[in-house]
Amino acid sequence: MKFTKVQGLGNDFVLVNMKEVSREEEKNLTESLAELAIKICDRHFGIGADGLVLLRPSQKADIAMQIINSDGSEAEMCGNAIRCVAKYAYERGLFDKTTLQVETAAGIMVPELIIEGSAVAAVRVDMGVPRLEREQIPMTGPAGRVVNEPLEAEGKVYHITTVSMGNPHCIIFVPDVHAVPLENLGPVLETHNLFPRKTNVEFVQVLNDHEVRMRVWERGAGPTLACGTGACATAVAAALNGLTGRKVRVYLHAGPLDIEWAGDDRVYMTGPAQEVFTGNYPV
Ligand SMILES: N[C@H](CCC[C@H](N)C(=O)O)C(=O)O
Repeated sequence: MKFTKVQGLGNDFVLVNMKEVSREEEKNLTESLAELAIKICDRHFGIGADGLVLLRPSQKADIAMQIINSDGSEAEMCGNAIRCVAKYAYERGLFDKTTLQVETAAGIMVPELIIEGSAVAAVRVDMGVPRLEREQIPMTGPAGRVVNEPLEAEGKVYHITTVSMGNPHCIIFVPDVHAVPLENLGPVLETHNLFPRKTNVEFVQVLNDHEVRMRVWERGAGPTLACGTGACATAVAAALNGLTGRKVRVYLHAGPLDIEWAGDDRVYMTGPAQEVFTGNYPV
């Protein structure tokens, strides 16, 4: 089965265009999507990635994107992956346009390729409107938004702000992101009973009114180097808490994502996308 390894700021994915999977290969794909993703994403026994991204034909958009985390769970949306999908589609001439409609489980997202010369310099994605009501995250508890609310975990109280970009995010502002015990606090919050569909967890250090630094523990993938939907949720949360304006540069391990929560209430994310290699995975 042909695949393309891609990454956005080090958040890496195995991309499979289902149109390129032969009937014979499809027949041999006997395991579930979850099992396939776990095998393919394994960094010792498989290709190695934070997730598996499947491209399929769409009735509603130019193409459909399905995201399976490395633990086999399906996610509604993935910001770093959609930038890579847009670049992949453009470079293979799948569409003769630089703005695509991509169907996802979080709705139709619109990546626009920023071309410099003949190369894709970056991708700007309309990530839609953030969902802020508790039941939209989803979270249990009384109706309303969750902004700077106390939450007890591991004997300590954290102040959380929750935002959905189609997938759930729990954002905690801290004085120093590098001092956060990500490996033990991440999974505790990811699986906290307040979140019936679990949650991504972002720790954020505010640098000034337009720059923040973020580390992430992803739902279904653990510590990743970057999270696009997480960066969008972080910018919204920072603005909601009055810590930044609505244009925020979110610094991640390998570089920044530029996020704007625009006047139309939609969130726009701009960042890089890279193809690493192509290959054939035996099925
Ligand atoms: N683990 C996430 C999906 C991938 C999101 C992230 N990699 C991004 O770039 O947005 C979830 O289960 O919601």
